[in-house]
Amino acid sequence: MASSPQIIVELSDVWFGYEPGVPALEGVNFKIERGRSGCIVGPNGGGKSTLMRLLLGLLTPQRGKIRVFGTTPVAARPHIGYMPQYHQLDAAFPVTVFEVVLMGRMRKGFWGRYAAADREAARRALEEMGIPELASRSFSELSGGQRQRVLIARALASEPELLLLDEPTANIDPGAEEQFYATLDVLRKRMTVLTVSHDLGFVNREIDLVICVNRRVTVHEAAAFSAETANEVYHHQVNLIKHDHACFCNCEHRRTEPEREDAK
Ligand SMILES: Nc1ncnc2c1ncn2[C@@H]1O[C@H](COP(=O)(O)OP(=O)(O)OP(=O)(O)O)[C@@H](O)[C@H]1O
Repeated sequence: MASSPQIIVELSDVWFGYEPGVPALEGVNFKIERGRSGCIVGPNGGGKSTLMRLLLGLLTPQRGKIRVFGTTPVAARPHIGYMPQYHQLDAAFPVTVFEVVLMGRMRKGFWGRYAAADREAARRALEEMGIPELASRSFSELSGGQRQRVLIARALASEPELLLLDEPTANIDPGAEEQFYATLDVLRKRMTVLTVSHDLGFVNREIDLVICVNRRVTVHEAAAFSAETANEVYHHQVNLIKHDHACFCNCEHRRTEPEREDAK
């Protein structure tokens, strides 16, 4: 599959707009090497979800080139796990947790039955997320935090090398959020994880890169990302606050409690 396996994602002069003459993303250039993970941040309407859709091959750039594992996003899709935004899912859909996770094994042109290997991968993913006991429960009965874990399990069932999470901490309580951070620390050791987050507190020292999206894209080493850089991206003052992770910037918030977490 991969002609250049050390580069997981590479975008060269990528332009995309939903309407002619109105770019949602313009002149995007960056690459992510194997072993590195990043957080995608930026204001509302900045183009974060659009960037995710381009990486998944759901949208095609009007100009420029995207390579994922050295091939096209569509060809790379079997190696990409994706968790969409919470509100894009119909929680009332009458399926069990196990069925939801099995959907992660669906392949293009797949109409038959799942193989034993598919069921095994789904079981492993549920175990990894610490929720094997939920397998036969109805998805609609679960709490927000449980649903979030099920949806990450679904993304993991495809045994991805690249995991894309679109606002995974939206709509979950602080306890579930902390569990999520711990899970993410484990996953990042074996795959590239790109996470869209509105919460600049999400950017912690475990994350390698901060990918700032506001029509244009700039990529920063997380360790060097500062409040000034964030202000430039958001075009207004934002506070860089941690939860109980250390603050990534060299400011007085380092290892202190948050006063305000809103980065919008
Ligand atoms: N399907 C669509 N049709 C037309 N315009 C769209 C569509 N989806 C997004 N846009 C526009 O493209 C721009 C980027 O939107 P996008 O959803 O990628 O931003 P975002 O950073 O993910 O925003 P948010 O943080 O609010 O989720 C916005 O101006 C948005 O209005």
